[in-house]
Amino acid sequence: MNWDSTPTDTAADDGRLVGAAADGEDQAVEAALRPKSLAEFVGQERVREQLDLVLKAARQRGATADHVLLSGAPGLGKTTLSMIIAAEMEAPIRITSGPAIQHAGDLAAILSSLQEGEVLFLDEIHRMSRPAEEMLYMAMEDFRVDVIVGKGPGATAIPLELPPFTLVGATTRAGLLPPPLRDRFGFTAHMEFYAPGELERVIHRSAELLDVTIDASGAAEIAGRSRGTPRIANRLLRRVRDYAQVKADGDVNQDIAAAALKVYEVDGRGLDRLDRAVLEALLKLFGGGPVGLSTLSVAVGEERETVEEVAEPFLVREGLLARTPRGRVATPAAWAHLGLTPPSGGGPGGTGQGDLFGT
Ligand SMILES: Nc1ncnc2c1ncn2[C@@H]1O[C@H](COP(=O)(O)OP(=O)(O)OP(=O)(O)O)[C@@H](O)[C@H]1O
Repeated sequence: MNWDSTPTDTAADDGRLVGAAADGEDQAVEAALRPKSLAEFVGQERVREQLDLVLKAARQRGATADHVLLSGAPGLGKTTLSMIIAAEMEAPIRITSGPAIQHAGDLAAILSSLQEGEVLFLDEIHRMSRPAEEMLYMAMEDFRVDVIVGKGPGATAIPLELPPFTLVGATTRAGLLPPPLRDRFGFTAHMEFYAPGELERVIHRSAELLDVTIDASGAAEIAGRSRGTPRIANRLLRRVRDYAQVKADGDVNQDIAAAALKVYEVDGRGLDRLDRAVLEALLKLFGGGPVGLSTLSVAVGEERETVEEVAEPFLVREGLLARTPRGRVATPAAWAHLGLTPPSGGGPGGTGQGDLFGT
């Protein structure tokens, strides 16, 4: 395997225990926890079945597999799947990311050094520069690039033949990809958040690899707080393991997992301190809203972007908060989750407090 650069994430939630982006410790441990084959890859049944067909058919034909686009939130297994594709095709893999390719020349250098059948994993493909993207169109379709030599009127294009390769592109936002790029992928897979039962299987598998004894109730407790994301499940497992080792006999059960995650302020639904601060402000200070984002951010003492990009997406996904044209509104589930009673006759819009600073 060949890493051209470390894949980066745009997520601003680095350093959070429930953040979906990989931190330094994750990167060190993840290699050991990654499933190595499609059979070992937990969940995503449809994607697995479809990809299995694509790869088997290519192998039977003795051909290089079609280009694959993987879309989905961070931490759902896109990098892992790209490595599995290479392993199943018995091909080497080269890993790079969109932000690392700012010039067409950067891409030309990578493409021209690929071996026949090699898998090129391009993480955050939506963040590649435009000229590099245009070079990629031709490379994907014709296995050829035009390298421009010189500048201005004297510039000449030198065609360069490439060996057939498989591009695996990963993006958190398939909608941001220009259609000509999207259309050049032979197979597109959208990765969904994992169901609790699937995360339990991920946790049991990782616990075995980490030599941690965990029972079904302990795995279920961690799974319920992992926000549908294997990376978070693995990270919480490691923190629970620390707690079990220091405070008990090292084995993990429901009580140990719950006590450990209480220390780390990750609640039963996977909300952390920031998520809860936002909800509490919305409920306790603004009667459940609607309230503007700026007002809410001032109330919790955080930047607008932090509330909007780090806390809100999960709260919205969980059905705890709604973004409306009049401002942020708590749902009945939010009141229930914090054990609070909505103001009588209130509900959304109870206080009618608007946003002093605009939304
Ligand atoms: N289906 C799965 N079964 C078991 N483990 C998984 C699965 N999906 C992901 N994981 C584990 O979760 C961690 C994160 O996965 P991975 O790095 O592939 O996510 P990603 O989608 O590429 O994230 P990013 O977008 O941040 O690059 C890895 O340790 C991996 O082993």
